[in-house]
Amino acid sequence: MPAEIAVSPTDTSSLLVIKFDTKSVYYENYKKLLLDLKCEKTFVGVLTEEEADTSLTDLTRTDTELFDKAKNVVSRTKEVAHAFSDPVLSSQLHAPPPHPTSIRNVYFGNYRVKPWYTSPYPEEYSCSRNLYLCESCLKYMNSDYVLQRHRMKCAWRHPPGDEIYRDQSISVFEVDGQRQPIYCQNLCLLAKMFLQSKILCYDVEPFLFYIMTEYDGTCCKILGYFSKEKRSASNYNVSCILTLPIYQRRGYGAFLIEFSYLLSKAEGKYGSPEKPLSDLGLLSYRSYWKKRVAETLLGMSSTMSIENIAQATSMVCDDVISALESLSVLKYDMKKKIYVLHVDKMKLYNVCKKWDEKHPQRVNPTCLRWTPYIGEAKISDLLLQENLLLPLSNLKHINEGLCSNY
Ligand SMILES: CC(=O)SCCNC(=O)CCNC(=O)[C@H](O)C(C)(C)COP(=O)(O)OP(=O)(O)OC[C@H]1O[C@@H](n2cnc3c(N)ncnc32)[C@H](O)[C@@H]1OP(=O)(O)O
Repeated sequence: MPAEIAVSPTDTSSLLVIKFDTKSVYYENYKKLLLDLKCEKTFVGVLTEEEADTSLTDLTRTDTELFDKAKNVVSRTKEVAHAFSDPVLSSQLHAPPPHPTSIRNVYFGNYRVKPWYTSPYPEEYSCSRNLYLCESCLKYMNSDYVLQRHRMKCAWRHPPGDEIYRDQSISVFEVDGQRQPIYCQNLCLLAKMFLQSKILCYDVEPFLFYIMTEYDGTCCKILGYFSKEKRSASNYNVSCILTLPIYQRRGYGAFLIEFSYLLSKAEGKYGSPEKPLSDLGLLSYRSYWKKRVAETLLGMSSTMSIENIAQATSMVCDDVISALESLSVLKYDMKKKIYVLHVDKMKLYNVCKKWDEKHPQRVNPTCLRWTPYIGEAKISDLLLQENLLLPLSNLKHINEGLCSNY
């Protein structure tokens, strides 16, 4: 190849400068050879030189940027796929991605309710202005006509679980998220409309749902519920709690809270609600804790410790302390340098009296028929399957089988 090679004297980096003699015949031949080589790759003899020119398909800067963008998306998808195999992360991902909702009215029984927050209903329902719910099975529909048709054939008269509590017209049903996923998902979707916090609407299997109902002569209509993890690492006795807005401020929230502590007592555990609490949740819990601790202090005669109060109430010590502070009975003794309880019985009595007047619906522990969840099956299921012989007192609640009497 005829070329003039020289070292540029001005160039401080001493680069080699190669100058081609572009007029030389060798250079022309070389150029032709290069073109032929190029043509060889692209249908030599079939395409013209112009047609075979692939310079237009060379990678541009935009192409590189698009490629990098796509690569990032793929790597993120891989992370998500990994998360799905992780039990903790997957529980947060099972729900479909949230999308904007245009639901403005929810028709529930004879009521029309305005949702407070967005709930991840499937897209075809989220885009409707009105959502119609069946009061019994909580199925959602986007037309009144469909609801009427559904009502004609919906045979549900109570939630689909075991009735574990009945006191006059008030009942509580325990529904297993694994056995009744559709009902529980429908319940969570309904609850999400009134709860700002991130609740899982589709991943219901790890939860038990306690549905409070009132019998109105024809069926048990739902008033509220709370959900509880089957196995809570942090010993939470409530995951989510809700009183349907149409029934709020009637004491049902306090009933549900009291009931959750009754279950903790039956389990022999201290319980506390899952944090963070919503504003209304905090108000309700503080009110209940205050009253419950006041009641316990009034009932105790000898000296007592925070631990004693926790045992008597099934509340965790932190919640007991919070209640003692709000009752202003926890004082610091400067001399002895210890905290002491200064109990003004009259004041505590007034707290209890006021609360009882506001909340006539109290939990009656003798009406509970329940065994704690111990695994895939409950104790009662196991006993019935295995036909084990147990003392009569233990089997009593199983045989009484309160459920499905309506
Ligand atoms: C662990 C968690 O899930 S936190 C999330 C809690 N849930 C929610 O925020 C969902 C939306 N809210 C609700 O469903 C309800 O408001 C609940 C469940 C919190 C309370 O249910 P309600 O049936 O209204 O409770 P109830 O009538 O028993 O009242 C209990 C206390 O709550 C407080 N409270 C409830 N609602 C209000 C309100 N709108 N304004 C002020 N205080 C209120 C009061 O302190 C009341 O006690 P009081 O009557 O002695 O003053």
